[in-house]
Amino acid sequence: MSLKPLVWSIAGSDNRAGAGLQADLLTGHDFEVSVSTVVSAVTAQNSSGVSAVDAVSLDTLSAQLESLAIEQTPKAIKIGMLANAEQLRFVADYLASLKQRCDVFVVWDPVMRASSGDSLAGESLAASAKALLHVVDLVTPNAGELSLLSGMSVNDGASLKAACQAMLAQGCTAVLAKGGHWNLDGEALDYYLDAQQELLISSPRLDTAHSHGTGCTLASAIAATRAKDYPIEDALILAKAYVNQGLRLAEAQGEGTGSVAHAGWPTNRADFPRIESAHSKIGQWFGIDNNWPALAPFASCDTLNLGIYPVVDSLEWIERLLELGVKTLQLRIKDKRDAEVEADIKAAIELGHKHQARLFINDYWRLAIQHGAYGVHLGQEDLLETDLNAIADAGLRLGVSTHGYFELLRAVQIRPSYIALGHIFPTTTKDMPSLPQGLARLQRYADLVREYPLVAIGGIDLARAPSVAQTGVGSIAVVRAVTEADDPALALEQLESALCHSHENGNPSTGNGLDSRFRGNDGIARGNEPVCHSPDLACHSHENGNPPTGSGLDSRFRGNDGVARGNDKSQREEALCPKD
Ligand SMILES: Cc1ncc(COP(=O)(O)OP(=O)(O)O)c(N)n1
Ligand SMILES: Cc1nc(C(=O)O)sc1CCOP(=O)(O)O
Ligand SMILES: [Mg+2]
Repeated sequence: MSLKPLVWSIAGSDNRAGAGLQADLLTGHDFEVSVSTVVSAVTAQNSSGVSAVDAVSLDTLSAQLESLAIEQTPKAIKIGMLANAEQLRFVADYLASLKQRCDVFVVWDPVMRASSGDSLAGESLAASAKALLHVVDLVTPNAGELSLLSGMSVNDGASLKAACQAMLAQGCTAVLAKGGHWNLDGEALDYYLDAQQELLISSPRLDTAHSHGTGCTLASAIAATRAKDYPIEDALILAKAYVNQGLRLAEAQGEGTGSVAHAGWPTNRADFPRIESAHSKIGQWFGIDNNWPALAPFASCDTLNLGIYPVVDSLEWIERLLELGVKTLQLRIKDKRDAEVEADIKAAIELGHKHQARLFINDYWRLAIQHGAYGVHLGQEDLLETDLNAIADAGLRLGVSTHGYFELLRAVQIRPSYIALGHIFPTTTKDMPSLPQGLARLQRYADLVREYPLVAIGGIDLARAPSVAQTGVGSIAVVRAVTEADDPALALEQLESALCHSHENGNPSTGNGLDSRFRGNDGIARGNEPVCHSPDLACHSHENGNPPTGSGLDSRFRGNDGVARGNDKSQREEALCPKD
């Protein structure tokens, strides 16, 4: 039994190892999943073209599938080249029955032609494709394949959208029409459509001839990330970033075109795509139908380090926290009419100003503007229903919730005042539709978006605060860790101290005591700023003679031997979070 999520690749062997099964294995390795392979055909090819395609028999195909299924069913399957219509129908039947036995995500890259231009499996496949379309969760054709599969000509945004709609009508759940061949304003565009949404993601077109294996790599990256439970939007973003990175690093091979590189988990912001809104030129050309805002930047919080950030639901709590010296806090009252909350919101805003604190109002953005709040906090759904320009024009700060790569990139595009990253650990405070992110993902998000104040939220308590702070976030938002503490003042002091100590001790990966978020991509320090945020609470235990322990863990959580004991409940819940 594989400990990593398992992906099957049903595809052809590419003996030059740039595409097909070989590319899928490399991609799976980079995304830290296990890949098992089912060979559909053996091809002979090099950088000048394909010289042989030898399809395996249905018996051999079946034997490979059965031998794998007996041991372990996969979380995702990537289908690449199928060599003939019989194979296609066989795989369609097999998947229909497998899907009755297990929950598996299937992505089909309908390879009909190699990037060298050689036909691999022939146009006859298109006729049999319908059976397979019914069992795949996502099909990833390029413009030519989309045209063949849909039976429609594809020559502009409108015809591409119509062809994708025709594909859904044929029974497939979602289509990603790859735009490597489109060149609009120098952008390479991918268009995604399912029954709920359409997305247009774009990246500057990378002019390289060395693109062999991009289609296989994109589809297997989607399979790998879906196997790791990333939502489809995040899988699309990660896969495109991975291919962009691979194209940027691709090198010539032999006489002709080289292959896309497989260079590890994408971490370079420049490789990550843009999510187009209906307002952008490209969005308009495509006729994208969404109401995502395009905006000027919001006012700054004047620091990357917002410190311990309590989120509370009453004026009484706001008053109490301000008196304790808290400098970043939020009033989060849920599901009441404006008239019911206005008096408390107004009073909280006045108190916030009196204490020179950064008080954010959750959800009630009109009242926040009306009464001159320091800032507003909004979730992703809220963003679509809010007049963000009114918030920006009034000079209020804006904090935005995110729960993964897609939402993070979308948040960055509206240039908010801070970005919240949640939920890191399981929480009982709020019903979350998404899965907990865990520390490893938090680290990746924090490394990707260094120019914004970052706030980690969700299930964070004193035991977890040091490891959260080690990721480089400048703030930790908490509800229960303060509101359910026996002594909220002590809890705040200890949390603030844990955050400060982790920052003072530096990020272990940088080794020189400087917070990694103050570095550029080149690792060079870009300047630093004071890391203790709440003058009244700052690093008390340190100043009072309780020096940093060296690991950032509060002494309450160590045994006599100094070894961290954690807290049992925290550790149990932590086991639920993804470790990737
Ligand atoms: C600091 C911070 N981060 C995230 C949230 C969640 O906001 P949202 O997604 O709008 O959900 P609700 O809080 O409105 O339920 C937050 N409030 N604060
Ligand atoms: C309000 C809220 N928003 C979250 C998000 O991830 O967007 S998690 C969360 C609740 C955080 O509460 P606690 O500190 O008690 O776990
Ligand atoms: Mg909200």
